[in-house]
Amino acid sequence: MTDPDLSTTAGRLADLHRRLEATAAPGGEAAVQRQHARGKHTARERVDLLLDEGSFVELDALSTHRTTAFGMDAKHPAGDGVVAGFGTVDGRQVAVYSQDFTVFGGSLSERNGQKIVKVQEFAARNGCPVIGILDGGGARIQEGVASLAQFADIFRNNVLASGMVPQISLIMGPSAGGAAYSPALTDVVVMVDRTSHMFITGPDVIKTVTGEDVDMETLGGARSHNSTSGTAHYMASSEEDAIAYVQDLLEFLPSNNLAEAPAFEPASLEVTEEDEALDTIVPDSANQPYDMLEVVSALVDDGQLLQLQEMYAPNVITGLARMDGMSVGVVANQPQQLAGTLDIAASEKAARFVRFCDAFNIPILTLVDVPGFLPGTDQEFNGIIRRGAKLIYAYAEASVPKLTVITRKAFGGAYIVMGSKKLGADLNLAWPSAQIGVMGPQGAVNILYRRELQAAEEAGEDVEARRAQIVADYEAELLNPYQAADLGYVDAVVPPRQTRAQLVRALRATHHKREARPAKKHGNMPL
Ligand SMILES: CCCC(=O)SCCNC(=O)CCNC(=O)[C@H](O)C(C)(C)COP(=O)(O)OP(=O)(O)OC[C@H]1O[C@@H](n2cnc3c(N)ncnc32)[C@H](O)[C@@H]1OP(=O)(O)O
Repeated sequence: MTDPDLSTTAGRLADLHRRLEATAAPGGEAAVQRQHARGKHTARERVDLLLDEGSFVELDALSTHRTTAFGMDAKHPAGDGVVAGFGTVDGRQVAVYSQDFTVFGGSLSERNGQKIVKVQEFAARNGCPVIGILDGGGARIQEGVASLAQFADIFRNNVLASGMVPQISLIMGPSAGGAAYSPALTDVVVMVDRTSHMFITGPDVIKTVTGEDVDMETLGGARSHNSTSGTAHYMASSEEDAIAYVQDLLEFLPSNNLAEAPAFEPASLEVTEEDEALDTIVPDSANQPYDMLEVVSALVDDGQLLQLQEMYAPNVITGLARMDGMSVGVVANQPQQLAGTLDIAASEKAARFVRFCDAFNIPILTLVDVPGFLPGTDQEFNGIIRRGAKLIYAYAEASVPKLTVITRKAFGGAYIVMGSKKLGADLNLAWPSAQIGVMGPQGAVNILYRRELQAAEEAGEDVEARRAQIVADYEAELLNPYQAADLGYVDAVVPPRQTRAQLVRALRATHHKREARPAKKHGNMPL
C-alpha cells in the first residue's frame, strides 16, 4: 500500500483512516484468534457488547508507549493495550476502559495507565459510573517503576471516587499481583467462570515460597473469589452473562451520589396472592427453616432481586430490588443457611452492602430472622467482635431510609445489629411470629434456672417436664413482639399480608429523608 500524500487534505484523511484502522487489532490477528480460542472477546468487542450501539466516544486511541528498553522501541501498537472512553448503557452515561490482552498481555504502562486515569477523572467530574474491564498481566515489566507509579494514581482515583460514582469491575482474564487491588477498591466485582483469575501471588510464587501446590483456578478463579474469599460479587457463566449482569445492576443505581436511581411503575397497594401467602410462610416450629427469598420475592416489585455475593455467606442475603418502582437494598437473614446466624463473613458482606446502599442513597429493607451470632472458637479467634462490629457501624452510620421487618427470631446482639430501632431505623415492623429477646429459650433457661433444674434432678424430679414448663413460660412472657411493641422498639405488629403495603407507604414517606451527621473528617470503622 502506498503512503498517502500528506500535503493534500485527502491524503491527510486517508492517513487518519489508516491510523484508526490500526487500532482495530493492534496486537495482530493471530493474537485475536488466540483470545477467541480461549473463549474470550477482545477489549473492543467487550466495549461494544456493554455500550449502546454507536454510543462509544473513544479517547486516546492513537496514543502509544514511550519505552525504548528491551526492544520496545520496535513495537508501538496503537492505543497501547487499553481501549478507553465513554458511552451509554440503556441511554445513561458511563465511562469505560477495557484492557487489551493481545497487546503486551494487557499490562499496564505509564501511558495506558494515564488513559485509565483520564477515564476515572472524566467519570468523577461528570458524575457517571465507571466500568473497568480487566484482562491484563499487571504492571508492564519493561517500564519498571513508571508503570507501578501509574497504578498508585489509579488506586488513589478509585478511593477518591468511592461513594461518589459507582465503580464496577469486570474481570475477564488475569488481574494479577498488586493490580488486583484496583478492582478490590471498586463497588462491585464481576468474574467470568473459568476465564478470569485474580491473585496477589501466582501458583509458581506460592510453590516457591510456601511449597504449596495450587492451580490457578483454585487459587484465583471466579468460583474461589465468589464463594470463598468474598472478593467477587457475581460469577458469570460467560462474558455476555457478566455484561448483562452489569447492565442490570446499573438500572438499580443512580449515576452518582447526588442523583436518583431510575424510577419505574409505582406499586399497587392492593393485597395480592403473594401477599396472602406470607401469612403462612413462617412454620409453627421455631426450629424449622423456611426460604427468606420467598419473603423477599413477595415483597418486591415483580419478585425480582438482583443478588450481590449470592455464593458468599449465604446465611445473609444481600441484593437490589425495587419497591414502588424505586430501588431498595435488601439485607435478609436466611434461616435455610446456618439457621440464619450471623458469622464474620455474613457480617462483613452485609456491612459492605449497607454502606454501598447508603453511599448511593438507596433505602435499605432489612428482613430479620436471626438466632444470634455463630458461636465457636473459630469465629472468636478470627475476630467476630471486631468484624461483626462493622455491621453495627454500617447501619448506625447509614442515613438513607431504613425499614426493618422482624419475621421470627431476633435475639441478642444480632437483634440490635439487624436494623433495629435504636440503630436509627425509620420503620420497624414485626410479624406476630416474631420472637424478640436476649436469647433463645433453651439458652435463657439454662442460665436462669441452672440451680433449680440441678436441684430438681438431685431430688429425682422430672427435670425435662420442669424445663419444658419454664421454656413455655419464657416464650409466652418474652418471646413475642409485644414487649418491643409496648416499648416502641417495633412501630407496629402487622399481619404479614399487609407488610408490603406498609413498607411502600413508608418508602413514600421517607423519600426525602435528610439526616445530618456531626461534622468530622471521618469515623474509625473497625476494619
Ligand atoms: C501495583 C501493581 C503491581 C503489579 O502489577 S505486580 C504484578 C506483575 N505481574 C505479574 O506478576 C503477572 C505476570 N504475568 C503472568 O503471570 C502471565 O503472563 C499471565 C498474566 C498470568 C498470563 O499468562 P498467559 O495467559 O500464559 O500469557 P503469557 O504469559 O504468554 O502472556 C501473554 C503476553 O503478555 C506478556 N505479559 C504478560 N504479563 C506482562 C507484564 N506484566 N508486563 C509485560 N508483558 C507481559 C507476555 O510476555 C506475553 O507476551 P508475548 O505474547 O510472549 O510477546
